[in-house]
Amino acid sequence: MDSKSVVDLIESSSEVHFSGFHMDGLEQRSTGMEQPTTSATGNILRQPFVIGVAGGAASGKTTVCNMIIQQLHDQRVVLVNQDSFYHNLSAEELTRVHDYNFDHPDAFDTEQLLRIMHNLRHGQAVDISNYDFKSYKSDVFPARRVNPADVIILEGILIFHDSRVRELMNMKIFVDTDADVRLARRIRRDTVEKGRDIGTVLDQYSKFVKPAFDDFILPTKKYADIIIPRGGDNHVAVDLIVQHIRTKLGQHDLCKIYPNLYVIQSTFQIRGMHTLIRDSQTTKHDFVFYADRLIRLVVEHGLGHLPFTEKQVITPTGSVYTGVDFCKRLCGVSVIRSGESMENALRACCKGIKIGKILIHREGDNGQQLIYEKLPNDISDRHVLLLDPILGTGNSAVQAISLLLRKGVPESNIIFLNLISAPQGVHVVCKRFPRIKIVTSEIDIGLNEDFRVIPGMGEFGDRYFGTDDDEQQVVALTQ
Ligand SMILES: Nc1ncnc2c1ncn2[C@@H]1O[C@H](COP(=O)(O)OP(=O)(O)O)[C@@H](O)[C@H]1O
Ligand SMILES: Nc1ccn([C@@H]2O[C@H](COP(=O)(O)O)[C@@H](O)[C@H]2O)c(=O)n1
Ligand SMILES: [Mg+2]
Repeated sequence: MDSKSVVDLIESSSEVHFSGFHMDGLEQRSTGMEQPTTSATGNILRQPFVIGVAGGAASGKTTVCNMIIQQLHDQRVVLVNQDSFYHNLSAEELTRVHDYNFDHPDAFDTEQLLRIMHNLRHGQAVDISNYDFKSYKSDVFPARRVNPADVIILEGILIFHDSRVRELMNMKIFVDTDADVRLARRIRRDTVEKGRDIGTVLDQYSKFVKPAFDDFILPTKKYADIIIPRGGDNHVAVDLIVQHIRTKLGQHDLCKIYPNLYVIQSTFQIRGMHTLIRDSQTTKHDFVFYADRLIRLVVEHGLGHLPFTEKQVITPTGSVYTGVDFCKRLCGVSVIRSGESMENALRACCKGIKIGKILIHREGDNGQQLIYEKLPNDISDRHVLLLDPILGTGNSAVQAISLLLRKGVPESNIIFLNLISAPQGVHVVCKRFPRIKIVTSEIDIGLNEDFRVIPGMGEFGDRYFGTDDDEQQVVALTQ
C-alpha cells in the first residue's frame, strides 16, 4: 500500500469502515454488470490492500483465506474467487465436458476479472457470478454484490498467471501442499460435494489437473512473496500474514489514534445481532430484543472501565478470595430519547443506579440546542455512563459532555456508551475531550449527505420505541 503521511491517514480514516469483515453482500442481482455505489464509500480515496492467494486445486487456498478473513475481523475484507470467472461452456462443450480443461488459463475470463477488480479498487460495488460446479454455469445462481473494502483477497489456482492480475496485488501468497494430499482432498470434495464419481475425478486429474499444475500453476510459485507449506494447518504463517496486513492497514485504525476508544471484540454473535438490527425488514420486537442484547454487552464492557478497589471475602470453604469491589459512585445519563433504550440494561447491571437525562433538540445538524436536563445533584462526585446508541456527527455528544463538564464532572470520569459510531463523531469527541472513554460495538463507514450514519440502522429511537413522529415525542417528554 502506498505510504502516506500520518496526517493524511488520520484524515482519510474518517472514510474507512472498521466494523468487521463483510465477505459477501447477499443482495441478489440478475446481471454481472458492475453497479456504482451511491454511499460515501464511493468516495474512498485510499486503494484497498490486494492479496493474491494461489496454489494447486484443493491445496487449502479457500481455507487459508477464510482464516485470514476471520482474524482480520475489524477490517472490511472481500473475497473474490477466480472460479467466478470460468467461461460458460457452449452446448457443444457441455456434451463433451470430460474433455474440457478447467485447469488451463484459457478456461477463465481474465478480462472480466480485470474489469471487476478495477471497479472494486476504485470504490465501486460489483456483482460477481457464483459459479456452479455441477452445471458448469455461472448464471444458475444469483450474482453476489460485493462492496468496496479495505482488503480484497483474490483467490484461485491461476491467479498469478497473468502479469496484469499479478500487478494488482500488494501481497502474493502461494499455498504449497503435497500433491498426494491435494489429490486425496480433491477426491473427497469432488465425490461428496460435487457428486462426481471417482473414476471421472481420477481421469480429470491425470488428464488435466496434474499436467496443468506442472505447466501453469507451479511455475507461478516464484512470484509469491510468501509460501505457506501445509496450508491451513500452518497457523504460524497465517498469524504472520495477518500481522503484516494489520501493520499495513493499522495506520488508519481509529483505536490506535485514540487510545480511549474501545470497540468491543467482534464475534459472530455480535455480527449476527448487528445484522438483525440493521436490517430494515426486522420487526420491532426483534429489533428491541437484539438491540437490548447488544446494549447489555456494551454496558458490561463500559462498567469494566470503572475503577475498582480490592476486596477480600471468605468463601464457603473457609478460604480467602481476593477480588474487587464495584465502584459505588456512579450514575447513568441518557440522551433522550434513544439513550433511554439503554437505561434498562444499566439498571439490570447496577441495582438502584441513579439515571439523569439530557434532551438535545436537533435543528439541522449544526444547530443543536440543549433544551432539558435532569441530573443528580452530586453528579460531580460520580463516574458518569453517558448513554446514546448512535454517535454520528458528534454534535449532540459534544453538547451532552459539555454540560457534564459544566456540572463539574471530571472529563476522565465520563464513559460514553453507544452501539455504533461514525468515524466523524469519534474524531470530534476524542479531539475535543481526549480524556473521556468511548465504548462502542461497531464503527461504521461514515455519514451521508443528511448527516445520518451509514450503513447505520436508521432512527434508533423510532425503531426501538415503535414511533415515527419525533416531534410528538419531544413534546410529550418535556411536558
Ligand atoms: N488443513 C486441512 N486439513 C484437512 N482438510 C483440509 C485442510 N485444508 C483444507 N481442507 C479440506 O480440503 C478441501 C480443499 O480445501 P480448500 O481450502 O477448499 O482448497 P482450495 O481452495 O485450494 O481448493 C476442503 O474440503 C477442505 O475442507
Ligand atoms: N466445472 C469445473 C470447474 C473447475 N473444476 C476444478 O476446480 C479446480 C479449481 O478450484 P479450487 O477451489 O480447487 O481452486 C480446478 O482444478 C478445476 O479442475 C472442476 O472440476 N469443474
Ligand atoms: Mg477454493
